Amino acid sequence: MAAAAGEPKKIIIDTDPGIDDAMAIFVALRSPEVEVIGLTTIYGNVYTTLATRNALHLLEVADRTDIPVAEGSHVTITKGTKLRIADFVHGADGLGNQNFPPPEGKPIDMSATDFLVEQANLYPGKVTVVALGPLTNIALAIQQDSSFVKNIGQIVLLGGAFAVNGNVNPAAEANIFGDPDAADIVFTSGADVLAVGINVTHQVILTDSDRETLASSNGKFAQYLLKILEVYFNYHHDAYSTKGVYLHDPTAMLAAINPSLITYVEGAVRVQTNGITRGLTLLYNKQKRFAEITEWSDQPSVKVAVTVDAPAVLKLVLERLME
Ligand SMILES: O=c1[nH]cnc2c1ncn2[C@@H]1O[C@H](CO)[C@@H](O)[C@H]1O
Repeated sequence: MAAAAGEPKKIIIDTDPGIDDAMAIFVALRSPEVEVIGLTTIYGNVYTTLATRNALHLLEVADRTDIPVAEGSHVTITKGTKLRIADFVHGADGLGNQNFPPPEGKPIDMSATDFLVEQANLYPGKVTVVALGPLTNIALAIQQDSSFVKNIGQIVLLGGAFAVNGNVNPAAEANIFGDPDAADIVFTSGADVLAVGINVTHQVILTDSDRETLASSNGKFAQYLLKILEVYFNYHHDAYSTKGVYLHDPTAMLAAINPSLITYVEGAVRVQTNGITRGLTLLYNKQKRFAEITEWSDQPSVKVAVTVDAPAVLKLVLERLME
């Protein structure tokens, strides 16, 4: 991939690290096309406090403690405290049960939402948020500042299961299930949104043999990731019949870095916020003019990824992590 012409794209990574989050963060730090201007944290794979700790730790591993970390919400947008935490996917510590020492750094004295709003105002149209967890912080930013939607460049989110089964249950993907009300706010906000769902990320698999390729690198990122990937592989071996692990977050990250790796369709997305299909994402492709007014009528269009160049994504992930 050619380096982007001109200035690198500024990105803020909203993250719940998380093993695939760690991979995505490292890929971003190794990508000359983007400049990571901050990490904001959220619950999902772990609780928010641990997400903050892990974000600080990962930046220390990468020698990038110059990048600020802003702690995000501890509750859903409806103030829900009954969170669904995927520790069975990532380990109790979120990073493969490796007992890493606590980070030395601290988060900045500003909430994730305030940081998102501040940076969008500082660089209007220039900041991309790559959202790798539930969308609470982003929805709060939309509610807090009426110009956020206009000022934020793009929101690339890993979330949704478009016309396929979810991974929490047949209806819902984990990030949307984590805060469906927040997701519906983001999808209907009018912001430039690109959703990369598991209909796409389930095509991008790091196999056992790719893991051996990674092991052949002495690079610090490759060696670090090999340790934490063990738990992620074990979970996939148990939960799926696929021989390898899904690269959810790295795929969304690379879609933000190089949009030509995916194709998308446009339409209105609504999120089911209650009942047995809570967390379901439903795209209206605007092909039919319905006789009735629907909950999708007059909603702004968003982009929903439908295909991915999986070999190219995998190659980039390996290249950048093995350098
Ligand atoms: O089975 C699962 N339940 C909950 N979370 C999962 C599962 N599989 C993967 N993820 C996590 O949720 C995001 C993608 O939906 C990714 O962050 C992934 O690590």
